[in-house]
Amino acid sequence: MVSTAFKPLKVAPVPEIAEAEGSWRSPSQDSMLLRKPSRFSHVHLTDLEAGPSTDCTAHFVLRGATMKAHLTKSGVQLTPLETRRCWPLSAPQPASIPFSEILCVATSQPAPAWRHCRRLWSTPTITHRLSICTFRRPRLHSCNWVLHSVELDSQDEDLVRRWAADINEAVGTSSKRPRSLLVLLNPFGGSGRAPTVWERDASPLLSKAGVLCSVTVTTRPLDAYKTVRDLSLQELQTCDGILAVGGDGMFQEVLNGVMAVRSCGEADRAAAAAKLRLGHIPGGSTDAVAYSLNGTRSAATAALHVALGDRTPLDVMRVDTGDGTHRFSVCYATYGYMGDLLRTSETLRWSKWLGERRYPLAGALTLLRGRCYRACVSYLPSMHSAPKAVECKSQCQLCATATGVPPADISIDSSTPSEGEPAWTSIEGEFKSIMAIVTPCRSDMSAGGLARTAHLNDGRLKLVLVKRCSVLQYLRLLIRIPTLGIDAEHDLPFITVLDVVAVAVKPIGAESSWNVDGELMPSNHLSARVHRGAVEVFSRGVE
Ligand SMILES: Nc1ncnc2c1ncn2[C@@H]1O[C@H](COP(=O)(O)OP(=O)(O)OP(=O)(O)O)[C@@H](O)[C@H]1O
Repeated sequence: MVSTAFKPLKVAPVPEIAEAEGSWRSPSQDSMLLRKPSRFSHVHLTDLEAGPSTDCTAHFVLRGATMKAHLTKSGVQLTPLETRRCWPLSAPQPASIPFSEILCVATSQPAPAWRHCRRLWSTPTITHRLSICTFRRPRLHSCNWVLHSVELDSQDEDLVRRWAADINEAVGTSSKRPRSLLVLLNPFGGSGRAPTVWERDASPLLSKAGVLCSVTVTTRPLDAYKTVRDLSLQELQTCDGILAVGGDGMFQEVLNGVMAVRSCGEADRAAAAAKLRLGHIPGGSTDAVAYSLNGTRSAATAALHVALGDRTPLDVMRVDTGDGTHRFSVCYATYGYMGDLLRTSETLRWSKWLGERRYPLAGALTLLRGRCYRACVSYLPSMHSAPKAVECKSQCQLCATATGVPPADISIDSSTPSEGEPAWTSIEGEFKSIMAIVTPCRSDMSAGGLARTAHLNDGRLKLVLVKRCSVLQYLRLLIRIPTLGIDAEHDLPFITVLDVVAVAVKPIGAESSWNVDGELMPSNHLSARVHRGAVEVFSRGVE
């Protein structure tokens, strides 16, 4: 079973983003860039990358105001030449549009309404428009990107064409953008809303960016898993990534399919699968994966991350159960309360009229039952705990510098601790709940996440042990989850939160059930281990 084909992931930072963010220059720097003769055409990316930007400055009209536009090596800078207010619109502000945030550019010939009036006394001038398709970050919820077009007008058709070609070339030569994707769509995801979400919010954006999508609609459970697992070498080599459209269940199926290829023993297929990036277009009833990756459940934002070619490594937890099977997860594995809740809600499934209401009902019944389970919990502590409770954000320093965790190139099938790792520690006792959480697990119920200080790529699991407590005490904990999460510093003595890399749980006596990403496990003897940055996803983390 040990995979020899598993290739270490090259966890590349995103230099273009860093460059883009710091790309705004002061006016003095701009004037230095203007020293060369005005010759902005034929700007090749090689020129742009080689030190100072080529001199490419032009004047355009944006919403009635004249703007000086400058093409630098990392994007387009716009500086208003006049500050007059063009009522009812506010005056355009200086702006910098990095190439890494440009979806595409297009040219057109708009027909402004005023042209008809002008015709009364003069021949109308034809305006040519350069539309730069990018996105805006709304002030109140900056993760929730909104598609936005910056429209620059000029009467010089040639100028508009050349700028469009130059920007397209700079954008198109970015190797990180996907060209072709395999899309797996669950037609029943989110009570049937997944197909609409795909057609309305995601697919148009990807076609705008010129990404070829081959869509497969699943017909039954595990269809997505099998489709990915059975991809041929040629199919794996010709696609740049796989998108799951639906809920978390769909993403986990795609993830498990990719992992199955990576440990199939065929070196070429495994190597091709290790290069694939995964994406989640949220269209399910819970979309914790997309929410944790992008900080929003917006499918358009998720599609923008895909189209722009964002990438971030993501920790994956391998869960081995006592019956010899295993699965991979990027969310959580829980035993006790959440296992009982899921089992109860499954038994309530027969009553169709309850629908989604069966979850809160099952939650209330499980809480009132107040059961605790004896178990022996063994864990392998992380060598260094996180310095303090910090949330995982875009370009997270903690993820970049995480130490004392297994490196990304460990075999995905290895579950024995490596040399130099700390020793296993065991605790035996009665637990109300045991949880191993990989990523923050954000959702509508808890926007900050179930585990707020869990990270996308720090190689650690949050092990939460809730010891025997009263129903009221447990209720107090449940009430805190939406606002504080489960791993906040707290005054609840019955909760212990540990940073670990592996955990094994052996039930003693009466048993609950393991709930891994909303699915019941066939065996209650379970071990889990995190694999740091084992897959790459289309995301740049929560901004
Ligand atoms: N065509 C299909 N018919 C029935 N089940 C499917 C189909 N395609 C996928 N599934 C299964 O449905 C499960 C749930 O799907 P998904 O996560 O996309 O939606 P969801 O609305 O979030 O679901 P839920 O909240 O009920 O888990 C997946 O784990 C998958 O196995």
